[in-house]
Amino acid sequence: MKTIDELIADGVGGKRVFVRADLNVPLDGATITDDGRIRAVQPTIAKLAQNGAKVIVASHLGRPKGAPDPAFSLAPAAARLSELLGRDVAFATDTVGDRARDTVAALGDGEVAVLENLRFNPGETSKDDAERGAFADQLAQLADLYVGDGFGAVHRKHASVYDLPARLPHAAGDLIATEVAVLKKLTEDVKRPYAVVLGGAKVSDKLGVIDHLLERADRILIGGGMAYTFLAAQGHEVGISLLQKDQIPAVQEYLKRAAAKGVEFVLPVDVLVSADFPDLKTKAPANPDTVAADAIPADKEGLDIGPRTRELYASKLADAATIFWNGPMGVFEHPDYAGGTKAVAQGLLDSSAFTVVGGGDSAAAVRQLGFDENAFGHISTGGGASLEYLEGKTLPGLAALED
Ligand SMILES: Nc1ncnc2c1ncn2[C@@H]1O[C@H](COP(=O)(O)OP(=O)(O)OP(=O)(O)O)[C@@H](O)[C@H]1O
Ligand SMILES: O=C(O)[C@H](O)COP(=O)(O)O
Repeated sequence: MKTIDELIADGVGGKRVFVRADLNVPLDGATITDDGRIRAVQPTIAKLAQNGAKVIVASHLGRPKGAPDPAFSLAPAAARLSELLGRDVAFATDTVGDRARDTVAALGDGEVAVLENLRFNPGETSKDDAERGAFADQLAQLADLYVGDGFGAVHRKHASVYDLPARLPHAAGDLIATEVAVLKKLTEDVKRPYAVVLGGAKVSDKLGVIDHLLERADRILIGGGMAYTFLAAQGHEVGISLLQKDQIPAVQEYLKRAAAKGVEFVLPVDVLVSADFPDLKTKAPANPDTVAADAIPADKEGLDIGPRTRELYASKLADAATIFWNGPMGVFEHPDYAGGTKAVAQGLLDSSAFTVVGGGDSAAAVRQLGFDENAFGHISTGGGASLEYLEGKTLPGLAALED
């Protein structure tokens, strides 16, 4: 992969450089609740601007349905980027239309613009190569050079991630370079015991990594929305908890293989349940019940790991030499369900392991719960991306930068 410094050495002054970032930050209305992903890519943008490039920043935010939707606008992210850079940042209210073209045409050397959400266009995420290609052609008209630095999205075969770099001279940004260097260590000579903690809500995206981890990890701790598919696979009632029914046979197979290989699967022994998903806006008290993991009432959902599980997980992390953690243990955005995630974060810090936290929400959780992000070995901006990297999969957004 060409580095950004090599691209700069070739000359970026006066050139329009398209930076594919991952500005998919958590929002409360128009307020950014964690700006970690913007801070992570800001040095790349600043470096290009300092070297005289006309910088065009593009990203997705959330999962809009291929059409403009104000709830998913990147305007708040553009405003925050402007604060972080300490300079004006122009914002184009479309992605490839007149406003984007005009905004880019108005950029002076060393100036920065952000385009509106790439996913407002159906071509960005299309499974049809021609439709994606046509959108990439439109994006390519805006720029002379491409820098891939949206590590959180490199596992997506999307127009701006995969097709666009094939159309422009390209390089990898500093964030991607750092992420790959750290995660590579976990695929090579990992110090043991190697413990992996998996949670979160994007269950179907994440179950696949277990297949790979069974060959590498010594211990796999499961929490968050993931846990209920495992509990169901063991024959337990999970009520109205998050459940990936079609994955139950695969999970049963994982449990069998783990037992045969001596890989320890650690599942919740108790959980916090409620009949209602908590109100994340008002944060009104949720008054959950604590129940044994094999006694979840049929009309309730599990929303955090319970106190006995927190202790158990802390003990399973204490003597680890390497820990990779992806996905909150519960709905940490509500204080009544933040305890499990807090306990695991503390467990990482109390160990003397090399610790890697992966995922936009996991990283946000660590910061929102008051932990010092510098106390962890590495906080990755990629959730699904870091997991697929560890799986050894070819990631479209990295492959596209390679030649
Ligand atoms: N038991 C649960 N039921 C429902 N949602 C849950 C549960 N446990 C955790 N979550 C939710 O999971 C979400 C985070 O999951 P996600 O899989 O997106 O994490 P991530 O990998 O860190 O982030 P990303 O994939 O965005 O990089 C949080 O919003 C949290 O509220
Ligand atoms: O949050 C993430 O993991 C990345 O921004 C990718 O988002 P996606 O899962 O909606 O593609």
